[in-house]
Amino acid sequence: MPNPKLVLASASPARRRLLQIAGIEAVVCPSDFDESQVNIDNAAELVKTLAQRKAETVAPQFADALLLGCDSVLAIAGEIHGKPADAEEAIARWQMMRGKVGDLYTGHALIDQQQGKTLVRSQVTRVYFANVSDRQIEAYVASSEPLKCAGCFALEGKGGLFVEKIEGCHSNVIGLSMPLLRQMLGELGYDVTDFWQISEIK
Ligand SMILES: Nc1nc2c(ncn2[C@H]2C[C@H](O)[C@@H](COP(=O)(O)OP(=O)(O)OP(=O)(O)O)O2)c(=O)[nH]1
Repeated sequence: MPNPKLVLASASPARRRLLQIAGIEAVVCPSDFDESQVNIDNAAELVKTLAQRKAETVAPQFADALLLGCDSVLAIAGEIHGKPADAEEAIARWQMMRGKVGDLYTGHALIDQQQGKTLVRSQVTRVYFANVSDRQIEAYVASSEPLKCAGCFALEGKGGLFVEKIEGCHSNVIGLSMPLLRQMLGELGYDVTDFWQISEIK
């Protein structure tokens, strides 16, 4: 049985890029799942549920495919945050986050429609934020980068200047834990190298 087609049920350019640079061929089909339908106050359970719902929403369009859904949030100071609504919220978020430690959770759902199996896992990475100045916060938010990110920063972008260190998986912060994806594919009986684009192998 040939490997199933991998479908990324996400609009996230960061997730798409992570798969692309790892040479993993995927069809991209964002879900239109309304995340506000889900109200769970545990970060790990929230991201697992949302990741699964996103993958399930797209699955009917791709018979026999392998659907990958993801969701990321930042848990900090007792609250769970997704993407900031606007620049004002992003500024307030950074004024709260600076100098603190937060946990970036990403949920991963893999639905294997050939085998009729679903795996859902979450991964957490601890993030230590720098004690940035108001001027740095305003300049960073004005760049618009943080507005596209749960956690209000892009680790591999300008936001990396304002993260002192992380403890745990780097790609998990960006939105898709690549080692966890390898493990989950393995649990389903696949080798991640089998998903390398043919052009990568030559
Ligand atoms: N480039 C980058 N993006 C990040 C980072 N941290 C979080 N993000 C992005 C990845 C996701 O696009 C977004 C998390 O929001 P969601 O999990 O709801 O995904 P999003 O709404 O973007 O797309 P989706 O719901 O999957 O269609 O934040 C980072 O360090 N770097």
